[in-house]
Amino acid sequence: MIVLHARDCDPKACTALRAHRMGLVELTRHPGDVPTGAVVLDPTVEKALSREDRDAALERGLVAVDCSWEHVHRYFGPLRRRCRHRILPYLIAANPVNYGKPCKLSTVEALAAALYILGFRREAEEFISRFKWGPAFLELNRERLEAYRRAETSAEVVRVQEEFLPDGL
Ligand SMILES: C[S@@+](CC[C@H](N)C(=O)[O-])C[C@H]1O[C@@H](n2cnc3c(N)ncnc32)[C@H](O)[C@@H]1O
Repeated sequence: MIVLHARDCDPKACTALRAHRMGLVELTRHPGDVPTGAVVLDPTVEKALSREDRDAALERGLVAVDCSWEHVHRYFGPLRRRCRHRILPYLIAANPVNYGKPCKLSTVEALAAALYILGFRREAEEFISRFKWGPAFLELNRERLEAYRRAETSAEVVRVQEEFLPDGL
């Protein structure tokens, strides 16, 4: 797994830097280092991640972009022409900064959720359990993650998501 790091976060609270220090992810500051065809977790697009992206993630890589939420629209543009950009379906954050907020996941929550949905459940659990609040993220979202994992296509993930959306979203 690769994190493109924008250096605009608080380094003490940055989950990507912590994951890198633990040897769990590769870190780069250069968009050119992201492999062509990689699956990029991008909260600004419409197409949802699903098992259909599993081969691309395995062969080309799974990528998150660690930047501040205020600047999230700036960083994905340069990759969009050559990578598969995917949004995660409805999930709730359990990290201390955004606890309880829908869809605003930390970088490591996003990567763990992606692993889970792509069918790498054990790897997702091992990865997120390295963080104090990781197991809480899984418990809070277990039913949703299981349902998304079972969906075969992006369209099906979106259909399944409808069941979990609170009224008005
Ligand atoms: C905006 S950064 C914030 C990072 C935060 N400062 C941290 O320390 O974890 C979170 C990144 O995780 C991924 N991500 C988070 N929520 C997502 C979602 N709902 N859909 C797709 N990707 C998401 C994206 O790559 C996003 O840029």
